[in-house]
Amino acid sequence: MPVRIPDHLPAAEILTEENIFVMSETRAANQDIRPMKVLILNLMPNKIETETQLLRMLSNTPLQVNVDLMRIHDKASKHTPMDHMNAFYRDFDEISEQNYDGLIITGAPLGQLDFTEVSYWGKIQQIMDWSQQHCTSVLFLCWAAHAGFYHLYDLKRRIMDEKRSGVFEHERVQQHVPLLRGFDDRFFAPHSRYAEMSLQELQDHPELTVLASSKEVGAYLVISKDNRNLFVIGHPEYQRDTLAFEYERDLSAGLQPTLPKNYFSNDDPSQAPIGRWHSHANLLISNWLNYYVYQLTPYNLETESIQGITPWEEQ
Ligand SMILES: CC(C)(COP(=O)(O)OP(=O)(O)OC[C@H]1O[C@@H](n2cnc3c(N)ncnc32)[C@H](O)[C@@H]1OP(=O)(O)O)[C@@H](O)C(=O)NCCC(=O)NCCSC(=O)CCC(=O)O
Ligand SMILES: N[C@@H](CCO)C(=O)O
Repeated sequence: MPVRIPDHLPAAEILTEENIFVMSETRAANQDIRPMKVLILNLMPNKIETETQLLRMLSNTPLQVNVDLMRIHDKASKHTPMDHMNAFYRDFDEISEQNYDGLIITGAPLGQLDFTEVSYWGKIQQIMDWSQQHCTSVLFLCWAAHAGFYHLYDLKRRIMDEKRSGVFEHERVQQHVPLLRGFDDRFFAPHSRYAEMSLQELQDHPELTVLASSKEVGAYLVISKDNRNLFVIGHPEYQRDTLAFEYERDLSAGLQPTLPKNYFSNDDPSQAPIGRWHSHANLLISNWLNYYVYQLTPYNLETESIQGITPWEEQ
């Protein structure tokens, strides 16, 4: 969270130069504080596990976050009991009149399907359009990132023959960006997907900025120039054993999956996986929640315009 210091203390200039977030007495005196409203649209096959993973990271900040869970349809879910869905999830029609400080759209196991083959493709396009008017910041994870790049920025993905599964090294390619505060120059993150984006197309897009990428798996963190949409082309929310679960699942289904890379000790699936992305994942979500949700969202979500948000570069 920001340090509050006297308006003209020399440290203010020094720390600002170092990209440390300081808040002047004036701004601090005028900052109203309230709990954040965050909506999670959960498309993942194991919804309870995904809820737990995301809530674990959202809870790791000093901010109070009120979370609503949303489902894309009210039909039975293959791996989540209906009474759980009915008890804890809302349908889009129930919340579409509300505004949220943040929206997280999860991944989905649909990377081998054309978007038009996804039964809820029309609905999720409607929700992505709605989010641009009703949510201060949207975080798109994995499949949702590919869907967002296509629907909002007309960028197409490529579906690979082999699933990209494993833990890969990334490097930050931008400096002085609030989302990357505290990041190491290089860090690890899990990927589990069939689709990939062209790094060059993302770099060339006038409305997008690539923040971090990997030599092996390409773009990972991409943000819109207006700071409203953050695309995470991976699964930082995964627990240590999630990739192992997916690998065993696909093995049992006779799908001959490739061994997740850089994951099991000595690449031996009988040995424990190495969890080396959790500090990155927690810092990523904490920075998103602080700098792109909490610091930018209007105090009165229902009466103040979300469209009037000033991107970081202009502040
Ligand atoms: C992932 C699994 C194992 C899951 O198989 P299951 O039999 O358990 O379920 P499933 O029938 O595939 O359905 C999983 C979820 O997707 C939904 N689903 C399936 N087909 C759908 C369609 N056409 N439109 C909308 N939703 C669809 C189901 O409703 C369910 O969600 P609900 O529970 O909500 O009803 C399978 O899909 C599979 O093919 N595995 C091997 C290949 C793989 O790893 N696929 C994932 C690649 S990784 C990926 O796709 C990430 C994105 C990307 O690559 O870009
Ligand atoms: N990779 C996940 C789906 C969401 O990315 C899986 O294999 O189930």
